[in-house]
Amino acid sequence: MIFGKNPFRKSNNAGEKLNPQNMNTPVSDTGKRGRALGSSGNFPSATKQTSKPETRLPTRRAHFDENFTPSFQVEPNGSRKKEETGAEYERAIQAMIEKAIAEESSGQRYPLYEGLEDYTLLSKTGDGAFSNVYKAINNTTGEKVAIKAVQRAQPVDPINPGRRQGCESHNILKEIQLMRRVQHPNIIQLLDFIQTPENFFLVLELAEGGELFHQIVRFTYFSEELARHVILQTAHAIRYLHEDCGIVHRDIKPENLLFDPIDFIPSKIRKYRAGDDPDKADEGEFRPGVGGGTIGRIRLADFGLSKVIWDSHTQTPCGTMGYTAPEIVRDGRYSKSVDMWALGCVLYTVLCGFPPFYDESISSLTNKVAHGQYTFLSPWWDDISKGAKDLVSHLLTVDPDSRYDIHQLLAHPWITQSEEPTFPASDAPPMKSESPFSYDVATFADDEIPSARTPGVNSLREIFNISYAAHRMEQERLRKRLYRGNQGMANFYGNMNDLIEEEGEYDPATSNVEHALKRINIANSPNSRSPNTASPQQKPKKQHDSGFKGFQLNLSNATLYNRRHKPGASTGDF
Ligand SMILES: Nc1ncnc2c1ncn2[C@@H]1O[C@H](COP(=O)(O)OP(=O)(O)OP(=O)(O)O)[C@@H](O)[C@H]1O
Repeated sequence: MIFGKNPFRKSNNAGEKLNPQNMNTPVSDTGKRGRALGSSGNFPSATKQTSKPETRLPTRRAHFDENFTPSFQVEPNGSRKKEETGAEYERAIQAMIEKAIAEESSGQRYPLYEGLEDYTLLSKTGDGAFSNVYKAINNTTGEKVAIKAVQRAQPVDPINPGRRQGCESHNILKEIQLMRRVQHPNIIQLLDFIQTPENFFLVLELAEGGELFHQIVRFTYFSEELARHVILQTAHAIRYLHEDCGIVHRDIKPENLLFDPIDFIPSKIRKYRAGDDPDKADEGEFRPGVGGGTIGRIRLADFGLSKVIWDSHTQTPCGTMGYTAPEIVRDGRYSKSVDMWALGCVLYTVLCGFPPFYDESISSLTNKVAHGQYTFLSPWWDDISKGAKDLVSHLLTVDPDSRYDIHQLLAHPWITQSEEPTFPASDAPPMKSESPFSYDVATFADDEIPSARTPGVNSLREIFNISYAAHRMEQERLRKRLYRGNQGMANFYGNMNDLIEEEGEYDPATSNVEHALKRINIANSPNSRSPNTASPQQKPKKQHDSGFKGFQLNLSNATLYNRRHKPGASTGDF
């Protein structure tokens, strides 16, 4: 990892320098240049005041020479060896930057953020509620990175206090605190952190392939080999987080699984499954140890909802000073089991191309998640191996105590590819299930599509968000019930980690449901229809009444559902 001229920097509004080890404590001017993050998770103790530049775009671009061939070695990540200095180095970097800009054909110019003078933004790779993620290149080293630009919460406007926009510092600082603890080949590494009065910038390792989510949409589902490749690497990342770092991720889903791309090799022999669309895209040849479907190394991202459950240095629950009540141990286990559940949802989804839980009513969806009501829907699950189904069932087990932990997952015969027999979980659904989707689909009018994303992808994102969040809420309810009345626990979370939310305080994990609902214009109002009240024969309706607050999801264009829907197929009329 290269820091070059970009040590870990912070400046506050008054130009005060802050200690990166403790985000709130100013440090002396003597803390200077950075070093790469070690496994201890220590950041370089450097500070640099972000001053307003006169010129934002690097003027060095004018030196670009197409025919220039650098005479020194290129590192595997595309960056230059740091020891190389001088004019040749400068020219080579500029050539790389120009090439990178030329390769991003959008031609769009991106905001020239104060504080990001060391980088050139190349393209936008994602956006969140208060953040934009850009692909960028380091102007000094030529290293390609991802930069998450997060809008800071601005001071409350006394005239309009409700209109406060932006992310609260403690949320983003918590994410950074967690990310700096981790270093694993299957986890996106935080390279640098910059803050200005308006924004926080997280400089991250770039996963050039983007989201796994798009590959599911592209290929409809993955072969078992590719599904195993994805799940195994994700499981390694989770094992590291759970066992070595004492961190639970709490937001494992296909859009937070990024990947490094590999070459596509067309299939020599196409294999089709029952229920396949004849024009299903070819996933290509799978190469063991390398990958398939352009998916190479998996990289887990987004620690915005993560939590520390125990201190990795003392090997004890965080901040409890030797106080290890069974509830605490249980809490850690429950928290980890949330990740295992999510992994089960991802495995189910990559194997068949649609998520395990769905209902048009939020309360029914929550109910289905809480009771683990999912099915191996025919014909789409008919050709999937018993081992894969059995493993899914052990991950989507309702009782967290019985649910597989990460070690059980890693030892399962479907994962290890051993010949041992496998067994379903005690609450597994029957092997063949038909027509579980008895909901009515209401559609948006074309001009009501609530996002610039394609509606299919958008709808599916929301289904994931809602069903994962519903599960977390359920777990959170359980946890609170467990601790209620226990005086000793009142300060547990405060002690555990000063950046972890207090009991009863705003919990981004649970409020995610609300956020997801807002984004797709869903309200959990008494008017919401449930499958019991909706007639399966009803035709999809357009909702023109602006006052309507029912659950509206446009699934008519949902790519996966469309592709998986075979008119006249034996079952599954959804
Ligand atoms: N390191 C990276 N390399 C490539 N793309 C990335 C990287 N990090 C994030 N992205 C892209 O940006 C998107 C949003 O990133 P991230 O999930 O971290 O932001 P967020 O604001 O927390 O989003 P959300 O509101 O969806 O939780 C990702 O889904 C991905 O498409």
